[in-house]
Amino acid sequence: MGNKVAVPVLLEANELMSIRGERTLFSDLQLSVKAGEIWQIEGPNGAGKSSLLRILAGLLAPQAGSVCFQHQPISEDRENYYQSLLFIGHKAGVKPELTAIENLEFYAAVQGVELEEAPYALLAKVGLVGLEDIPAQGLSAGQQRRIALARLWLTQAPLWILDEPFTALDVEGIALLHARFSEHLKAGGAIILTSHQELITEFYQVQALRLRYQH
Ligand SMILES: Nc1ncnc2c1ncn2[C@@H]1O[C@H](COP(=O)(O)OP(=O)(O)OP(=O)(O)O)[C@@H](O)[C@H]1O
Repeated sequence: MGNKVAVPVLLEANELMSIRGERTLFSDLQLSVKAGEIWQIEGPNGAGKSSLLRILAGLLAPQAGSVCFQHQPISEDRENYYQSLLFIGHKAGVKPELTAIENLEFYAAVQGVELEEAPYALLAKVGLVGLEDIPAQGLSAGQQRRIALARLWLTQAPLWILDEPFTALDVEGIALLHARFSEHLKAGGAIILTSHQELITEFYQVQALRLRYQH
């Protein structure tokens, strides 16, 4: 019998509590995300999904508990964490005055990566050919989200935290994203995301964490 190789845990949250305003969004929350896993945070509006993602990304402090990346508290080694994390918030994060190509060049520069393929090839991948020279503010919500999501083809970060990545995407855009997620998971990456839609795909199995609205 061969030895089973243990799948490494990338991210672990222990006993998390978040209070915003007067309301406790969640307490004693545990989450363990292994390489190759995709987790969907579910729950009604206001349940605390975005707050949880921001805590996991180190952008919001929890009232209690800890988040560890590769067994290291993220508060102790932010630099390493931010090199290993791609966070895309629910706002597209696109610079409105820059064209699609300029936005891609900007992402590449910020992430310190060379654009391996010509930016045009990357834009073709995300279905933006013909729109490359228009400032992003002149594009539709879905087209702007496609620019933002092009970062998924640029990054080498093993952990992706994505707030509502499917918002405003059409059927073809959704299929493209599933395919990219699948590649990332097969390569040993992990994804934590929120989505109000059920993720239906033959490519991978989704783990779910459901938050309830606490009054
Ligand atoms: N910057 C903020 N300051 C104070 N309270 C906030 C802030 N952002 C969100 N909240 C509160 O935290 C609660 C949870 O918000 P959050 O955005 O995490 O929910 P959500 O589950 O992502 O909701 P949705 O499905 O509508 O996106 C809400 O009651 C909201 O009013």
